[in-house]
Amino acid sequence: MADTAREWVLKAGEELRFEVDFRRTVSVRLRAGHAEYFGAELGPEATYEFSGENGAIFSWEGCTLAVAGECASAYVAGETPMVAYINVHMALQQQRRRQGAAPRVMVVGPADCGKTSLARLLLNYAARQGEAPLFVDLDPASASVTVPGTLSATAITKTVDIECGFMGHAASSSAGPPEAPLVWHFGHEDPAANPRLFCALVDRAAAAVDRRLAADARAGAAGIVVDTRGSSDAGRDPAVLHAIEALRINVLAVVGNERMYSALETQLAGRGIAVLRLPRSGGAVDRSPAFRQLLNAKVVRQYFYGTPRDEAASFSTVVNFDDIAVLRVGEDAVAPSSTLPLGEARRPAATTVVPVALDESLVHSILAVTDAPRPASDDDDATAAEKMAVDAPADALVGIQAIGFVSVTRVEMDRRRLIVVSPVAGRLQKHVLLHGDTKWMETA
Ligand SMILES: Nc1ncnc2c1ncn2[C@@H]1O[C@H](COP(=O)(O)OP(=O)(O)OP(=O)(O)O)[C@@H](O)[C@H]1O
Repeated sequence: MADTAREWVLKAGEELRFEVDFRRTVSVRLRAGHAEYFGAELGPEATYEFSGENGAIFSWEGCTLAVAGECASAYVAGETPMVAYINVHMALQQQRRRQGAAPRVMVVGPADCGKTSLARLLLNYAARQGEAPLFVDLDPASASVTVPGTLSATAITKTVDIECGFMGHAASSSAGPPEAPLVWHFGHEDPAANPRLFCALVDRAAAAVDRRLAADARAGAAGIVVDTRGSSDAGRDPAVLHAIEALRINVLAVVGNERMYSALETQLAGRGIAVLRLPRSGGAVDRSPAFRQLLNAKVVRQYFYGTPRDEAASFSTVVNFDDIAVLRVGEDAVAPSSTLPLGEARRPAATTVVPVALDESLVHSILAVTDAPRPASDDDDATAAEKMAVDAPADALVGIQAIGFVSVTRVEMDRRRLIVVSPVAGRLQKHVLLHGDTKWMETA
């Protein structure tokens, strides 16, 4: 495509599918008619920019779009699953109007089948009708709301930002505590890396969701929409099955896999869960590991530096080794049983809290900042992390909410300090940080 704007005319029920490289930016403008991006309406005068993105602009009535910039691919598709998707939305709206039956929807299916896109569409359609559902993101591989390696719950009170997705939503709502997303640090991209910890976090998220639905009448009536990590056999996936139970799911949308649908329908029969079979969109594309890596790097960059539309300042902060405890939940590094005090059982490794050595290996790590109280100081030589790991009951740290994240840019061993990037100015006020596998290398 040439750099000058190209006009695309969509007939009713068609969508423009496009892929934009990470090194390019494409801008889209609605010239005539109505169009939407995963359920969020395009404004008539606005220009939307996309970079490193695959997506589709759909029109129920037909529209004209002007697209400027170079797409890796762009084509108009007439066959879409949108009628099936809007039928689900209408059924959910009916359920919302019946007293005491707020929908608790979970979307499952294989990788790249369009689960997040469907969740976003259902949330957007609900928001456009004045509903305020919660979006529960249980996909730590491609966290939508904050950095990868996390689970989160976000109140969707307006349609999700067309350019920045849920990240834009979280950024614009972070001013008001009731709207700020609740985030739990898992530290891995795959629930199977530590299934017990993952399930413990889902339990915490479920309890927080229940509290939120009880406290906020609008959210209580609108219910929840849960996104999950791609699973080739959700019926046997312990993370999925646990989440269905913990979040008391009553609508399960199975996208793009007949066998998975029929297995789940049989398995969940008689449990009051409506299991829906939904087609995969022909536009949902398989993303390579390299593409996902770039996508996650973009998400982390947005966390620290804001979105292109809403740039934020980030701050380089010095953190002294003696002021912090960096801990990891769930490690094999437990002492052999023979070294435990007599009569004391070994704690299961999955939720054991262990101190992390403060050394160069921390460079590029993303650390979750928590609200855990500082370990009491005494006069022995133990580091804060060691005291914390020994003193704090694991329960206090497993499932604690992340109140933010910092990225380690440098470790100065001689001066016993870390240099971190933080979206918040000033000294780090909180001192217990959680470490996981999430890394990010800042590039210019
Ligand atoms: N109709 C469509 N046209 C073009 N692109 C689409 C369409 N639907 C989804 N996509 C894109 O396809 C990719 C995969 O979709 P999505 O992220 O929704 O899948 P997913 O099942 O949630 O993936 P996973 O759980 O494996 O991360 C995304 O880049 C998304 O924007």
